[in-house]
Amino acid sequence: MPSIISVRGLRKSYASGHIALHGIDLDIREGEIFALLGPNGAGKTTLISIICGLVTPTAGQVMVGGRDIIRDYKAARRQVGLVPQELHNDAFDKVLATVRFSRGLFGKPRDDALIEKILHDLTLWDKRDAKIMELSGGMKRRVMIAKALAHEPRVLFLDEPTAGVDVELRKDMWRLVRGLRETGVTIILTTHYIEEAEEMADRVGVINGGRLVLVDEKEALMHKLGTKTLTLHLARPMEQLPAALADWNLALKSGGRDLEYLFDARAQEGSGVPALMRQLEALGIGYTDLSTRQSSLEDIFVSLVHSGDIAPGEAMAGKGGGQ
Ligand SMILES: Nc1ncnc2c1ncn2[C@@H]1O[C@H](COP(=O)(O)OP(=O)(O)OP(=O)(O)O)[C@@H](O)[C@H]1O
Repeated sequence: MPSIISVRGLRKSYASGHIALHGIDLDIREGEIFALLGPNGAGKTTLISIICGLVTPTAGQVMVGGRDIIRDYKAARRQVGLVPQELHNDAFDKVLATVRFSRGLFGKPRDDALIEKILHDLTLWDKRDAKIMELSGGMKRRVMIAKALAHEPRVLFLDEPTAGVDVELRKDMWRLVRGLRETGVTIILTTHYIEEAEEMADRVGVINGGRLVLVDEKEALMHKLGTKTLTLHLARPMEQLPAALADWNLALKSGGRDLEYLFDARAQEGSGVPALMRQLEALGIGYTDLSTRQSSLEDIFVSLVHSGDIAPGEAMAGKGGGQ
């Protein structure tokens, strides 16, 4: 698949001296949904702002649809739509007028049929004469998307599209974004919600401290999610693992009170759990409780963010949790 965006050696240091991006290389494929994950301050907004021509890079090159964002700014910018986190200025504007105006900003000729279609697609047509300030939060987000689509961009950036929205609206937004992809638009979204990346993305990139620490197919990551952890709360804490258990993928945790077994839940030969239980019984190792946990993209993410660039395979052993 050809790249619609190509980023090479991209660096950004702000006037404060802070280096927000340390040499990013990234290709976005035409027609994909790419999720950019990262904690606060990782550099997500800086990266998308540079690609959208809002922030000047310190070094490196960005091409959008074959156009250089510096040398060929207008042509590159026209291909991009940006859905920011919040609408700032148009509280008193009416929906139809503000969306139509957004198209005009890019020098595109008026096209009422297109704007009507966009408003219908986003179930905003009935609200076309409402003032933005009168709309619910979900409707406002739809207006932002409509505005970003009004000039028919090939790439749509969604900055935290579902931050602070309820679960139902989030699902609704996901449906909407998938629908957009079906029309051929390439979509790049930044998100704090791992669930969102799992649900939506074709590929996932993780950025931390201004560096891309992982770019992978979501499916490949999901395959790695086959890993599970079985935790046995031991009846008697252990100081070290008996030699007889050396061949098992085991680790003592919580000061020797918990025994963790990491296994591939999809392995052809089975999980090994029954055999492990038999062996523990034979060794007289008792437990008072047990639980299993499916590793997730969140585990990979949290491990990467906390410990730098490590192989996803190792990251699977990480503990889940929020950011
Ligand atoms: N105009 C600026 N001047 C100086 N430093 C800045 C500026 N904008 C951003 N930064 C710094 O650059 C780093 C990256 O910020 P950026 O906004 O790109 O992160 P982010 O991943 O989008 O974070 P968030 O998830 O909180 O939006 C942060 O340390 C931030 O403080």
